[in-house]
Amino acid sequence: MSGENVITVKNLKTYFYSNNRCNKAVNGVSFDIRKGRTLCVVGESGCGKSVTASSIIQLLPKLSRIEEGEITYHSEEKGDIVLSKLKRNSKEMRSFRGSDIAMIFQDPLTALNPVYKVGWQITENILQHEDVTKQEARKRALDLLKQMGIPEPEKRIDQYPHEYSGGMRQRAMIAMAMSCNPKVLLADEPTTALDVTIQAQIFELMEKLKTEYDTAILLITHDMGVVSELADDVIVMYMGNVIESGTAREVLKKPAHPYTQALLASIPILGRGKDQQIEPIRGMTPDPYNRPPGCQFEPRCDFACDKCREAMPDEDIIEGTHMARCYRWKEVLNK
Ligand SMILES: Nc1ncnc2c1ncn2[C@@H]1O[C@H](COP(=O)(O)OP(=O)(O)OP(=O)(O)O)[C@@H](O)[C@H]1O
Repeated sequence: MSGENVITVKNLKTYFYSNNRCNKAVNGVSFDIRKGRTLCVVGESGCGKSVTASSIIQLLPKLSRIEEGEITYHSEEKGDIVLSKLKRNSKEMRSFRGSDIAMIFQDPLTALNPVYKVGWQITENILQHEDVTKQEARKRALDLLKQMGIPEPEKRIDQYPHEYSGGMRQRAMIAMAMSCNPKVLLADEPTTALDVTIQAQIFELMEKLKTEYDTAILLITHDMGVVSELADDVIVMYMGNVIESGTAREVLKKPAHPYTQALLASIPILGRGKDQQIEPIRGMTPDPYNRPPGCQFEPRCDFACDKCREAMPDEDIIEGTHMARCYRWKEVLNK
């Protein structure tokens, strides 16, 4: 049924270590990804969106590790699997990657190997995870390339990634991600480098996956226009924390955290016309190695008071599933 949790993330902490210093890139994050819904993750550059998504399938850079917390995959066939307990390169972890849980990246060459033909890579992915013949897998690869709108798929299937244009490579990567009908699709800024027409086609495909196959989608994006169009649920991240979350309607219509309000005011939204007022968020994100002791947004916040300088606020429920971590959310809402 749509809406059931497919992934539960509880108190996830993923840290980077270098030169005897520790960057708490993800610092106690909790959220659910639900069947047949798109969860959008938003926040300024460096707030921990990518590291959060990569932690789910442990495609993490070498210097980082999951320090604490639990990531559980609720599979209908396999039961509950605590992904965060699996070793990052274990056979079990690899069996989930690319089949049950797929990830698409900003840079398609992260997922496509330049030395193998595109069709071969998609076919291999299918063969690795499913009990089908080579011919069946190749036929599916061809169908996927067609579905993605790749021109001359019969010819393209036997070409190398460098023979594709940037937009085509992106589609090929998405074809690969979708080749095993994943239950969860993690999409990290999947269309940033593409022109708007192709962007729209890719989002349409993601919508189709969600409605036809009940796929649970996590989408990282900077584009609030995309959020307002595609998101069912939203989490807003700041300095490795989720500072506001809820359904898209709750968060976008009634932002309760000063940071969310500032973020929404700082980004032009397509379709809102030329008259919209855009105000950059004042100040800079703090140095991750020299964090403020209390609320991480306090140095930039117009609502900051003494309490905010002492401790990070706990999660407060505003209404329904709407949550914010701000001592003064009532005043923020009434601003
Ligand atoms: N490979 C890496 N080595 C060291 N630190 C890293 C690495 N990748 C990310 N970080 C650090 O982890 C923190 C979170 O980064 P992350 O990439 O998740 O942010 P983000 O919100 O996805 O940003 P963007 O929108 O720019 O992609 C940042 O402080 C960043 O500097």
